Amino acid sequence: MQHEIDQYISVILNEWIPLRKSLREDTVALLSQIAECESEKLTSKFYDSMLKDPDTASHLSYELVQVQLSRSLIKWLKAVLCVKTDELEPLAKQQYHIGGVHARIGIPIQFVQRGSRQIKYGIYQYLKEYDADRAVIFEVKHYSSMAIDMAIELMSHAYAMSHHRATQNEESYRLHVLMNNSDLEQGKQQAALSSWENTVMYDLVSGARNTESLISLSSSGFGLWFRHKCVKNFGEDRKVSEIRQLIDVIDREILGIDTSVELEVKKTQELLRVIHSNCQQIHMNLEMLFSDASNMKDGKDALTNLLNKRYLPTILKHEVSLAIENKLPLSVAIIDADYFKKINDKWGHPVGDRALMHIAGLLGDNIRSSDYLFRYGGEEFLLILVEAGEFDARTSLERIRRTITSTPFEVLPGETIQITVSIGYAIHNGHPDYNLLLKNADAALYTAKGNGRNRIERF
Ligand SMILES: Nc1nc2c(ncn2[C@@H]2O[C@H](COP(=O)(O)OP(=O)(O)OP(=O)(O)O)[C@@H](O)[C@H]2O)c(=O)[nH]1
Repeated sequence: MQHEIDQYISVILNEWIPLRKSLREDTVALLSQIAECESEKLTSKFYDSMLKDPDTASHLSYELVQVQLSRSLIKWLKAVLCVKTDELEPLAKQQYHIGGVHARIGIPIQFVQRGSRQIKYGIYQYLKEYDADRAVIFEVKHYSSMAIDMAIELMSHAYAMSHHRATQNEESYRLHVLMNNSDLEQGKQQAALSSWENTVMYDLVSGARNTESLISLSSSGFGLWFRHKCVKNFGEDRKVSEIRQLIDVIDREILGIDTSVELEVKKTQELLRVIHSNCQQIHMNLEMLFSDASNMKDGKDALTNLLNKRYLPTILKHEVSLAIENKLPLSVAIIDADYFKKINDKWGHPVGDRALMHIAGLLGDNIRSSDYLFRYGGEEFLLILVEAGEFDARTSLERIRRTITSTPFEVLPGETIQITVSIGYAIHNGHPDYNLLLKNADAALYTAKGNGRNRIERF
């Protein structure tokens, strides 16, 4: 994905950099004059056109547009019109961030394009009245249109990719479900991999290692399954690309064998070691892929039975929209176990797992049935408190914190320890981007940890 982004950016920069370099000084001066004096007016034109559409308007309350988004747009316009050549690359990268935000907020890219047309029209109007060299006026018109278009083209790419990712997720999930028995599939593929490994090992040890008998892993049954089904089923996951690299490493070793000479014992041993350890890695990645997919399938975390992150964006986006439309409060809290590593280190991972189940159980007992509880990360939980403002959120979270602290956890029969949690929470401030709530709750959690743990902090 990053590679695709970099490539797209370089295509745009190949156009933008020479264009920017070719500008005469008077053009640059006039562009910055427009940016300085007209940005606010142009920004209003942009939002006026966006707010005319009821779909978009429902996401952008008037106050919010005034306070936050207009400010960002003014900054954006100034940056696009006045960017220096050496600032172009970071500016291009920033468009990806903006496009991602638009996708999350649900502002269709065509509305942004419509708004940008208004900005360009506003610039032409300004220039109509402006008394300057015709060549400079032409250059300003041309450059400002091109620069705005290129920035929006990058944003559109980010927007499209974000949608593509969501669709791909759905697709890989659908294919996974179609794979009617994933346990059987996993067993079959692990057996195929083991069988290939055993055959190659035997051939190497027994000396029957002519090129005909040593087939590469990528052309084995497992290799075929990996290329045609695994990649399609699981998508371009990190574990999938690791498997691809491991297959390449193994195949380079196999194809590098000179079959015309007898292999030394030491060399054979080294080969066996490389093949075995890489196959073990592939087995581990396969196990994780299948287990992640089956956990993701029903949206539940296997250990705690809470929701996993799969549906978090969908649910949070929905709750943020409800809060905006109905002017309701909404809070999000991140609850993180304190010094959890020490529990694992002292009592072992299985006890750590039980401790997580213990916390999850207490959390579940202390929330309203309308709230959403997620396993957010290893020892982190996320709580969406619907229709809860400061007072309700603080009361619920304080109850949760106290309950966890005062309920001993049995590490061994008859031996208990106290578990504490730190909590950071944020209250929805009207911003349509749900990611902001997550970021703010996370920042508050960071403060809670820094202030000594076993405490609650609000962003
Ligand atoms: N048993 C178990 N441990 C987990 C799981 N997921 C994450 N962990 C562990 O949680 C621990 C988190 O450690 P840190 O991030 O250092 O945080 P901490 O020790 O809780 O310290 P603070 O958060 O700073 O209070 C690591 O040791 C992880 O291995 C899990 O599913 N089971």
